[in-house]
Amino acid sequence: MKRPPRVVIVGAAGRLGQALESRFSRENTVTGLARPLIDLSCAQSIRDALEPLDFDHLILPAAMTAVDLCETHEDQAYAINAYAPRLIAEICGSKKAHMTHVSTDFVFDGKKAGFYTEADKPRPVSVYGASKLEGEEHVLATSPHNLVVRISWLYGPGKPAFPEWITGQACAEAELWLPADKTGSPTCSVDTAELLEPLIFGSEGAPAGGLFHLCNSGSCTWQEWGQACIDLAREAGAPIRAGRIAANALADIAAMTAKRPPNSAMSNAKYVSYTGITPRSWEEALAAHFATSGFLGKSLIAA
Ligand SMILES: NC(=O)C1=CN([C@@H]2O[C@H](COP(=O)(O)OP(=O)(O)OC[C@H]3O[C@@H](n4cnc5c(N)ncnc54)[C@H](OP(=O)(O)O)[C@@H]3O)[C@@H](O)[C@H]2O)C=CC1
Ligand SMILES: Cc1cn([C@H]2C[C@H](O)[C@@H](COP(=O)(O)OP(=O)(O)O[C@H]3O[C@@H](C)C(=O)[C@@H](O)[C@H]3O)O2)c(=O)[nH]c1=O
Repeated sequence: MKRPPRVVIVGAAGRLGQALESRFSRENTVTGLARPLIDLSCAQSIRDALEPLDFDHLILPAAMTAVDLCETHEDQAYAINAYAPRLIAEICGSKKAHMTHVSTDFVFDGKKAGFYTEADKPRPVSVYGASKLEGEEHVLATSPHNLVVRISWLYGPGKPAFPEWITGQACAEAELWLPADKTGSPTCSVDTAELLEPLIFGSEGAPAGGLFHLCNSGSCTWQEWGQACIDLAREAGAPIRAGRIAANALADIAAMTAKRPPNSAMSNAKYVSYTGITPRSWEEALAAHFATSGFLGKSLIAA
């Protein structure tokens, strides 16, 4: 009998890492690594954790994701987001293992009108975006058979994100504002993990290589995303005080010291053409999240 593929997930405790471990454990032998077993800012720690392992695929969702913190901790951001992926790609190469690296819509400057494709030139406007782009380049330069998937505006059941944050705000405050000048494609971690499977295992068993955009279909502004969240929360019985969320501008949010792309909506056309699968819309995925993730109880406790 053929043995199941052996998959290593580096960053298994994160938002996406949890969804990946849960999904890929169904049909594969999964080893999930997280701190303190592996520290991506230390090359020796990466070697000590990965070199003893035998595996066929490695997925790297771990990253320094605090966008504003990256601006003031540039060396750390590059160590984790650019140099660690390079070393991990080299180790995968030495083991003849396929690597999937997870990247971001923040590699774009956000000036394009419409959906970004894989052919659009990245021009990051933050240290986070630039360090992630360098990570992508190292992984694909090490082997063109490696896979880089860019995802965006991620949320999911394992760890609170924007939907939980805005629900908490809407329970506490009657008046809320969110930027109407920032557009993107909200994406659920559960969907990302499910959609990744056919790329990694392919129809003939050969993993995809190169760059793919992978998000829930469609796009919205931050204001529209927030409104959809609180409407779903209200339907689910949360004590929402806010009604319509008013529009403000990204520049009004003083805490956001890093620049963000005004538009980073991404096209799934390459993914759809490769797999024949169309990711469900961001609205459907968000409704499923509110229906299933048990967020309501946690939000009520937090509010
Ligand atoms: N969140 C988002 O909206 C988006 C994310 N992405 C990309 O998707 C991927 C997954 O994001 P997400 O799941 O939200 O991220 P999380 O922040 O939830 O998870 C990242 C994980 O990386 C781990 N990590 C950070 N620094 C180190 C380190 N020095 N050594 C070892 N592990 C470390 C964290 O560990 P610990 O738990 O110990 O802190 C955490 O578990 C990332 O590559 C991110 O760049 C792309 C677009 C949108
Ligand atoms: C929208 C908003 C958020 N916040 C807070 C909520 C949250 O704690 C913090 C940052 O919000 P977000 O995480 O939603 O925003 P942001 O850091 O821009 O999220 C990004 O993360 C990286 C990793 C990516 O790759 C991107 O795709 C994107 O999802 O700012 C405000 O204080 N005011 C606001 O109006």
